[in-house]
This record gives sequence, C-alpha cells and structure tokens, in this order.
Amino acid sequence: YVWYRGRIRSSKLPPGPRPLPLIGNVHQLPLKDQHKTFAEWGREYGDLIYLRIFATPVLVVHSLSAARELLEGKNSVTSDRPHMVFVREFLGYDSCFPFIPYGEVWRRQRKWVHTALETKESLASYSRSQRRAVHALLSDLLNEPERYSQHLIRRYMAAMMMVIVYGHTMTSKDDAFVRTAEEAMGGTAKLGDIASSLVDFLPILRHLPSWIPGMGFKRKIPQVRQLVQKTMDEPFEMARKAMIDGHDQSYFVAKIISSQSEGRLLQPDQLLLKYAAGALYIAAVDTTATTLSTFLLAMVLHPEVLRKAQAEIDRVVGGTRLPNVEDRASLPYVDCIIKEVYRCAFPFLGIPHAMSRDEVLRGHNIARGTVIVANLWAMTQDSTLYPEPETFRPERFQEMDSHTAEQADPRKFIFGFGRRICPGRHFADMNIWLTISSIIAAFDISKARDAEGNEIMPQMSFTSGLVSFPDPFECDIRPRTARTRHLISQLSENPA
Ligand code: HEM
Repeated sequence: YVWYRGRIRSSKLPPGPRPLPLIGNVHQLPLKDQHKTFAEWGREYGDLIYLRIFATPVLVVHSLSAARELLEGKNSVTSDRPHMVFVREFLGYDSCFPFIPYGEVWRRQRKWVHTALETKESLASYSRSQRRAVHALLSDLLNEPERYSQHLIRRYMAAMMMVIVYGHTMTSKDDAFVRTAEEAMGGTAKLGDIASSLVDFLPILRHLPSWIPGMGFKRKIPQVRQLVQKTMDEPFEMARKAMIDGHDQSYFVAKIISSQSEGRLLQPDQLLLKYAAGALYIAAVDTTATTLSTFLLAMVLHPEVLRKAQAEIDRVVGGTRLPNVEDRASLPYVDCIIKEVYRCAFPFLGIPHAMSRDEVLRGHNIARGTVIVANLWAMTQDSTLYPEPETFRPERFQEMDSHTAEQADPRKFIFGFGRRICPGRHFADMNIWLTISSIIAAFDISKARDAEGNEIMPQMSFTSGLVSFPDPFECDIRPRTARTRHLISQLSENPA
C-alpha cells in the first residue's frame, strides 16, 4: 500500500534527476556553480525540476514564466523561507527578515523598510547622500585608481549605507563599524560553503562535533557569530543615542523610531528594528558592489561600448557637469548598458522561498516545506530572449520592440519575486545608474599593461557563492580630460 501510495504521489511530482535512497540527489550536486547544473537539468526536464536533498523536497524553477506563475501568481503559498539553520542558528542572523518565515515578525520589519525604501518621497530623500557618496568614489578613483578594485567600491557602498541606515558619516577610511561588518560578511561568505549549508537540509548535523570530517567549519562559528552580533548592535546603539541627542533624523533608524507613538519603541520592536537595519546594510553592500565591479570589467573588455556611452553623455550634459537622475530619460544607451550589466553580473543567487502549505502547482502536488529555488541565472541566459546570451551586447535591448524590451528587462527578475521581492530594488537601481553614468562621464577605463607593456586581458568570470563577484582583474582608470579632473576635484572639495 505504501509503495502504491508512493507511486501515485511521485507520479504527480515534477520530473528531475533520479534520487538515491536516503541522500536523495545530494551526490549529483556539484560543490561550485550549482546554478549551472540546475540550468542543464532545466534543459532536460523542463521548467520545474524536482529534487530531494536528504529528506527535504526542492523545486527548482528554471524559466521566468514559471517563476512568475508560482512566486507571484501563487504568492499566498510560496512566500515562506526554509528554516536556515546555518545563518540563523549558527551565525546569529536569527531576527533578520530576509531569512525568517513569512508571518507577523517579517511583516513588521518589511513594513518599516517599505516606508523607508519603496516610496517616492523616501527615495528622493536619499539623493543628496547618494550624490555625495558618488563624488567621494570619483575622487577616490582619481587619487587611487590602482586600488579601484572591489575594495574601493565596497567601501563606497558601505559608507553610503552607514549614512542612510544609521546616520553615521565615515570620517576615516578605516571606520570601526565598517571594518566589523566587512569581517562579519567575509566570515559568513567563507563559512557558507556546501558543507555548512548541508546543515540546513539535515539539521541533525548541527549536533556533530567539529572534529568529524566536513564539520571543521564549526570551529570558526563562535568568532563569526560574535562579529555578526557586533555588526547588528554597535551602529544601532550609536544611531539610537544620536537620535535621543537630537542630531540629524533623516536616516532609517531615526525615521522609524520617530514614527512610533511618543517617538519610542517597545523593547521587542527595538530588537526587530536593530536586525532590520543590519539586514539592509548587509543586503545592499555586496550586491551593489559586485554589479559596479562587473560594469568596470565589461568596460575594460568592450571599449567601443564605453566610447558610445561617453558620446551619448557628452551630447546631453556637454562635459561641464556630471549626469543627474533628471538626465536618465535622455540617456537610453546608458540604460541599455545597465540592463546588460545586470544580466551578465548576475550578482545574487537569490534566497530560496518555501511552500507554507500543500498545494497543486501546474498540476503537481507540492508539499508544505518544499524549498523553491528560482534559478535566476538560467533566466539571464535564456537564448529565446537574449540571443547569444554569453556575449555582452547592450544593443540587444535597443533592437527589441517595446513589448519584448519590457519583458526582457532583467530588472523584472534579478530582484526576485512576489511578496519577498527585494525592497531595495529602486534604491539600488537609482544608485547604480548614478554611479555608472558618472564614471562613464568622468573616466576612461582600459586594459592594464604588464611590465613589458602588453595589455592584460581579463576574463568575464565570477566567483562562486551567495553573492558572486567578478574574479579579480586589473584595469587602467584615468580622467578623460583635464576638465573632468578639475570637475571631480571641485566636487570633492565642495560636497553637494
Ligand atoms: C543590484 C543590487 C541588488 C540585487 C540584484 C538584489 C537582489 C535581491 C534578491 C534576488 C532578493 C531575494 C528576493 C526573493 O526572495 O524573491 C533580495 C532580497 C532582499 N534585498 Fe536585495 N538586491 C539588491 C540590492 C539591495 C539593496 C540596495 C537593498 C537595501 C537597501 C536590498 C535589500 C534586500 C532585502 C532586505 C531583501 C530580503 C527581502 C525579504 O525577504 O523580504 N537589496 N534582493
């Protein structure tokens, strides 16, 4: 009877590679670049691929249409998160709303973030801080071009988020809050390999001692956990005190506290706000930094694209100032570059969703607790929307009719789906546009040369991990003219 029931059930499941007893499909998952293996399976099995990782059912969504149907159309059942033992229990991100189940606590944090990041007025209120940060980045690129790297770009993003979330202006390049956060995020990324994420699927592993092979990562957990705790606590405490002392109140933490009755938060809400603020900082820095690094890499590899964009910007702003958001509609080619960067950068593997109850999806019985992985990478490589998807070619968006261009805009999916869609998407896009258009207007970017004067040709290749960065590359960045050099120096001396 059990065999018979099992057959009936599995006949209603989507297809997928054959699992082994007990371990399921674990043996077929590579240690790196799982999204590429998922994409191969998608070509073989179709839009929905069913896997089992130990006892946990996993549904991989291969196409954009299926992702929209399931994660947007059925968002009342597909907005949960799986229980993330590793990040929540081990590393202490336990009240960070990106990782918690769908429910009241998530709703409360998400509502605060909505008012702070998703309304027109709130977005407009950050434009000054964003402009200032971009000017500081341009000045750093002018003075230390050889250190352009992810380090410089991450510091720029970190500085901006410190102001916007905590009202804290970095006064030194070695800011203590930023250093701690960098160490916490670096430690999280290093520990978050396949061995540690298996704990999410086989929670019993959490009880194994660290001397057992594969469990060595557990020895480093206390140190990273402490750093995560400090990242959440210290800037929040500083921001709260600064608010009580009556300083500038335009930052996230102050805005939320002052919007509460009597301008005070109850103790449990204080904890939630602290984690919501920490989540914003962490979610913003690496995702934006990798997008900007990929832009630089693409410009090194495609100088003709950079020249075309510079000509477009010169026609609109005339080399006398930097572009601003009001110029965006007049700079369609720059917008195409940004879309192509989003498509190729593919900064973020996404966070899995989970089913909150049993449901029939596309005729398949999908059980409560099934983990849903939207393979965003496969969507960026869909050759029916993006012919020759491995080629960086911003013109592809100009050649589409308006309906297809709308469908193919990567901003429609790289920020996720449904109720869990990235709340920072408008903020991120505005920021990325401002930064990229300013760099194009101000700098020439080309290949670095080795000691013999030969050009060093970088590769468009990426690291593996939750947030994927371009592999380190060298490039040559210099101001386009003496006039742009002067303009940047002036802007950094007289901040906007
Ligand atoms: C290029 C930049 C960015 C990309 C590609 C990106 C992408 C994503 C994706 C794919 C998700 C998961 C959505 C889902 O579960 O369906 C997400 C979630 C999230 N993002 Fe972003 N993001 C970016 C920048 C930002 C920024 C700048 C912020 C904050 C200012 C931010 C805050 C968040 C938060 C808080 C979540 C969790 C949402 C939730 O679980 O309710 N992100 N992001």
